[in-house]
Amino acid sequence: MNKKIAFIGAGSMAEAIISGMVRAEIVDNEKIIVTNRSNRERITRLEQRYQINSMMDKEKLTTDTDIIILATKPYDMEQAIDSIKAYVTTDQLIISVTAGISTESIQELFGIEIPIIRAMPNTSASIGYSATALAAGIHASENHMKEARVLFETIGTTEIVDESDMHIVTGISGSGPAYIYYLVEAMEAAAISSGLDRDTAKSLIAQTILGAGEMLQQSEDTAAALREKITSPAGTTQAGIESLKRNDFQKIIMECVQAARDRSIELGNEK
Ligand SMILES: NC(=O)C1=CN([C@@H]2O[C@H](COP(=O)(O)OP(=O)(O)OC[C@H]3O[C@@H](n4cnc5c(N)ncnc54)[C@H](OP(=O)(O)O)[C@@H]3O)[C@@H](O)[C@H]2O)C=CC1
Ligand SMILES: O=C(O)[C@@H]1CCC=N1
Repeated sequence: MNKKIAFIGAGSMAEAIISGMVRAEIVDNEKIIVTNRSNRERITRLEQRYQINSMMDKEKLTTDTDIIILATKPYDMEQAIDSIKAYVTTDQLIISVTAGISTESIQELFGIEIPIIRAMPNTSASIGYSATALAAGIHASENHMKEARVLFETIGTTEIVDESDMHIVTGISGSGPAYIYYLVEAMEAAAISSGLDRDTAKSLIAQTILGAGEMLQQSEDTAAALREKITSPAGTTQAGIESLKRNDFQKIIMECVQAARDRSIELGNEK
């Protein structure tokens, strides 16, 4: 892809995407440029680590750039857009990974009818395993979406969704890795309290999650059918699952995802 790509925001999500793109060699490294609000040490570190470019001069950064990726926190979006909007034109493509903020709000902040795509990746992007959802704003064409897909496929899989579904997507796959890590913390604690050493527990749990994920991807079976295949009558799994049911596991997880979705809606209203 012969495109110049600028990242506005140089935090953990920007780095996860940059490292995936650099590894996939999708564009020449020097065509990836990163900026932030004030932390020069951080952008210099990214520049050295990935052999990309960094600069604080927003005019120079934005002019001639094909794709601008907004990767700030939601409450910093307005200031970030203010700092570049004088140099942005409608033949550029804006991609926002910021949770909650709609393409309509982003367009209002730019004040021009510009192509905007929202992307919701997750931090597994840094090893090429993101599950990224993409949603088109009203001025984004099919070609823009194709371009976004090519970019985000360098960091994992992509799904196209309606923008109205971005809140629930954020609750599932944007925040999702954190729920899995929290589950792992609990499983590790249980293993350690029964005398297993931490490294062995971590290794067994990580491979178990990886294997279960691959099974979900590769098997025709539903999650419920896969679970049932493990659950021998009166066996260990049944004992474990019954404990989860007694403790309202499904309700807890549904509330967790809904809370994240609702927070995404709030973030959009707070901007
Ligand atoms: N982390 C995750 O798992 C995911 C995050 N996201 C979304 O990605 C976005 C970024 O998250 P994350 O990377 O974790 O956040 P971080 O806090 O790690 O990074 C935010 C970055 O934004 C920069 N920034 C703030 N204000 C401005 C500004 N006015 N102009 C330019 N840059 C600015 C900060 O610069 P400085 O340090 O100089 O202030 C910093 O580099 C969030 O909106 C989040 O919703 C989406 C999917 C997953
Ligand atoms: O916690 C957050 O707000 C961001 C969005 C998805 C993952 N992290």
